[in-house]
Amino acid sequence: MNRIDLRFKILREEGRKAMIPFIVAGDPEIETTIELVEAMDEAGADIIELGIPYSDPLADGPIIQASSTKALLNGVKIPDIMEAVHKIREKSDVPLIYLVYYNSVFRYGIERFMQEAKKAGIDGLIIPDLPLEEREELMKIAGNYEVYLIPLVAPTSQERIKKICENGKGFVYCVSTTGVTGVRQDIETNIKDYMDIISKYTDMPKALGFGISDSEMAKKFKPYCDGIIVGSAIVKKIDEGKNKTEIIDNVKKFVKEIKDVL
Ligand SMILES: O=P(O)(O)OC[C@@H](O)[C@@H](O)c1c[nH]c2ccccc12
Repeated sequence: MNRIDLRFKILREEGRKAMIPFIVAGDPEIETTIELVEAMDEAGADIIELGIPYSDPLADGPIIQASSTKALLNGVKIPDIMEAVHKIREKSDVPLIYLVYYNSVFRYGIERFMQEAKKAGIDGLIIPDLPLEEREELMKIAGNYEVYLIPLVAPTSQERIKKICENGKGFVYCVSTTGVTGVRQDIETNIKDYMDIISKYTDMPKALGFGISDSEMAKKFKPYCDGIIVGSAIVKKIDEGKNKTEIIDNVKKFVKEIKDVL
C-alpha cells in the first residue's frame, strides 16, 4: 500500500486530520532539509511536501520564491534532492511528496525523474503547472513507477473538478483561494461549500492549502477537510531562524502546534 493511502486510512480510523507541511529542498542547505524532515516527522507531520526549487515559480508568492532562489543560489540540483530523500528514508517512513514545476521534470526526463523519485522513496508528486495535454502521458509513466500524481483543484475549477480528479491518486489538493502561495490573515472562499462541491465529484481525501498560517486557521477549517497544508508560514520560520538549531526547533514547535489541533 502507498504510504499516503496508509496514512489517510490510519487518520480516518483515529478520527484525525492530516498535517501536511511544505518546505523548499535546499533552503538553507540540503543537509538541514534532511534534518527538518526528520524533525517535522517527529513533530507529527503526516505527509511532507518537498519543493524542488525552480527559477520561475509562477504559483508562488514572495516567501516561497525567496526560498527557491536561496536554494538555487546554493547550487542545489535534482540529483542532490534525490540523494537527500534516500538519506531521509534510512530513518523515516513519513509519506513524501515532491512539489515540482513541469519544466523541471520535463528537462530532467520524465522517465528518469519518476524512476529516481521512486527509488529514492518518493510517494507522490504535485505539479502545479502540468499542462492538460501532457497529463495523460506523465500519469502513465508515474503509474508505472507507482508514484502518485496528486490532482489540484481551485475554487475556479467548478465543472472541471470531475475531469481533474479522474485517475488522480492519494488525495485532492484543494487550493483555498485564487492567487499565489503566502501567509494570509483570512480566506474569503466559503470553504464548506467549496469542499461540498469537490465531494460530489470524488471520494479521495481532501487536503486544503494556500494561506493557512497558524493553528487557529487550521482549527477553523479542519471540520471540512481531511488534511491541512501549510507552506509559507513554515518557510518564513526557516528564514527567520538565526542558526540551524533555532530553525529546526522553531519549525518543529510550529508543526506540533498545528498537529495538536488536528
Ligand atoms: O504557502 P501556503 O500558502 O501555505 O500554501 C501551501 C504551499 O506552500 C505548497 O503546497 C506549495 C508551494 N508551492 C506551491 C505551488 C503550487 C501549489 C502549492 C504549492
